[in-house]
Amino acid sequence: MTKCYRDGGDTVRALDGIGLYVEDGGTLVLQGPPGGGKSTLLRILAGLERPTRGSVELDGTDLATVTESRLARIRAESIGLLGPDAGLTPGRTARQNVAGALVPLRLHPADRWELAGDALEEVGLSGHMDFLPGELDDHARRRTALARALVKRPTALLADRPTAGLPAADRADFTELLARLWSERRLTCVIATEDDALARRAPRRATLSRGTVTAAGSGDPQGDGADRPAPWCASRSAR
Ligand SMILES: Nc1ncnc2c1ncn2[C@@H]1O[C@H](COP(=O)(O)OP(=O)(O)OP(=O)(O)O)[C@@H](O)[C@H]1O
Repeated sequence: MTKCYRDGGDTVRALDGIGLYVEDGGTLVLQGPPGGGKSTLLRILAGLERPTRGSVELDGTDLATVTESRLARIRAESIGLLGPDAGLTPGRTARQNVAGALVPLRLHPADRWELAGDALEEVGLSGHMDFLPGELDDHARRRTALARALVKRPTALLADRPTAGLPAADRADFTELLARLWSERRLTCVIATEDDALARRAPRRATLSRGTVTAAGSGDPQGDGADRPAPWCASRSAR
């Protein structure tokens, strides 16, 4: 898959012929230098942008070619998004913020409320459901955003720098939470991060540089398997 942008008279190849496969329940961490293409890849996987060439299949549907209305539906139902800042609505409690993600799914308000409570409990915030974002610390706000991303039980969770800017102890806690979700709940995740401790926990990781995958392997703590060719990855540079 390739993604080009026009920059004045120039063409920027943000992604240059990459191929990646994430199995159901798998987790892939993307690392690499600034400008390597991580955010572009996440935006395309999220259906926020389309590739210039190639396909992006989610559960057999090609996000590159579906209609806009179907794409909007897939985003609302099947994709959980998590950014580097929580992005919560200020005047609404944690529970209202999480329940809001279920509005497009047309559930009964009582069901939305109950599911939002369950999701907040799952991220350890059962005692903070009625707090406004401004009354929560950054770590609690990120966990609320995680609950909001997960409450609809998405097919995939896509996270861009989810631990960026957190103090070390909170970063470690948030990493534990994510690792628990992908191992116990078999959540399918693609995560872009500069956080090596988080990357090392992931079953698979790939390095994106200048729009190509320059290394791919397992992310176990010993680094065993890292930087070796991986069957789930194909890139111009790896061919
Ligand atoms: N909308 C855009 N218009 C023009 N160029 C863009 C656009 N979005 C991204 N790019 C370019 O595409 C390349 C990849 O950018 P991208 O943000 O995906 O990298 P990244 O690995 O996420 O970097 P960072 O960690 O700095 O966010 C860069 O050269 C960037 O300048």
